[in-house]
Amino acid sequence: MIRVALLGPGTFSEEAVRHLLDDSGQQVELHHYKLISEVFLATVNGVTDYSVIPVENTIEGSVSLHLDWLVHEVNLPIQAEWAYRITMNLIGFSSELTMLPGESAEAKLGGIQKIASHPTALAQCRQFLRSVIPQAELVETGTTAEGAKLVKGNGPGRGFAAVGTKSAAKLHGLDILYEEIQDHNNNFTRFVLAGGEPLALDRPSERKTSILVTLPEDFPGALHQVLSAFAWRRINLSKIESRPTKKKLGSYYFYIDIEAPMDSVLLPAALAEIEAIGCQVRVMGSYPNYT
Ligand SMILES: O=C(O)C(=O)C[C@]1(C(=O)O)C=C[C@@H](O)C=C1
Repeated sequence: MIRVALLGPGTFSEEAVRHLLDDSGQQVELHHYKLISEVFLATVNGVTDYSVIPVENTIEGSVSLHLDWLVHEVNLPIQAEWAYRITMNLIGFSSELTMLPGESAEAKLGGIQKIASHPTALAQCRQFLRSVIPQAELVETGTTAEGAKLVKGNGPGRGFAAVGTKSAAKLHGLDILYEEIQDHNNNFTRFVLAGGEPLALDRPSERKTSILVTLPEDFPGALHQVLSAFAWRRINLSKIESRPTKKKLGSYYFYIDIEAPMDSVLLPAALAEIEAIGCQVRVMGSYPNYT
């Protein structure tokens, strides 16, 4: 039995973890939380074995708050990664839509005054919300499912809707007012499973390694040297992002995703070379990327 902490219930995190683990043959116990800090702490405190963390979205890029927690607040290695397609739905009370004959589905949304959801979810539908429901005030919630719960709690007749999953609509007895409202069809969120033990699933995967590199101060060309340590070994990088170290203004570390396992011959040599020029290297995990 594996115990998994996640944002939920009725969230995209829940859909994503079910997509990864439901047919895996593993016995899974889901522990739902409202805040990402609670998700991390459940695993840190041994209440769960793993935390499910959304880390990056096609439209919005990195989820900085979540990455920062992984880096600064906890020391949980990444044990798996996968991408899950996100389709956003406008959910609420269909009884509120003005059903004028001949009017378009969009026009019927004219009575909506407030829309609640997770900020990343609202951002993924920015163009739709601005063009179709420009009058609505956006209300940020801890998860998309919390938005749905808020709408349900307010009751019909208040012009309140949420952006979220179909499962949240079902969970809270709401209707789906409009499907597929994300601004781009190719909308994926990358999730990681962080926890103490490696987790091997019987499905196709490629190995990846994520590292944090802090450059030495006053070393011109240090980043160039870091990148060349990978380049001449022909090791592919799939992401490099700078984030503040939080120690000093202007001080940054680099978060680098590498398309190679830690136990390959070349990668440890590249990391040793980077350390030799005075960089600090922390391995965030070497893990399967499930397709
Ligand atoms: O609120 C949810 O449904 C979540 O699972 C969180 C989250 C995120 O933090 O990115 C997950 C996937 C989507 O990108 C939108 C929201």
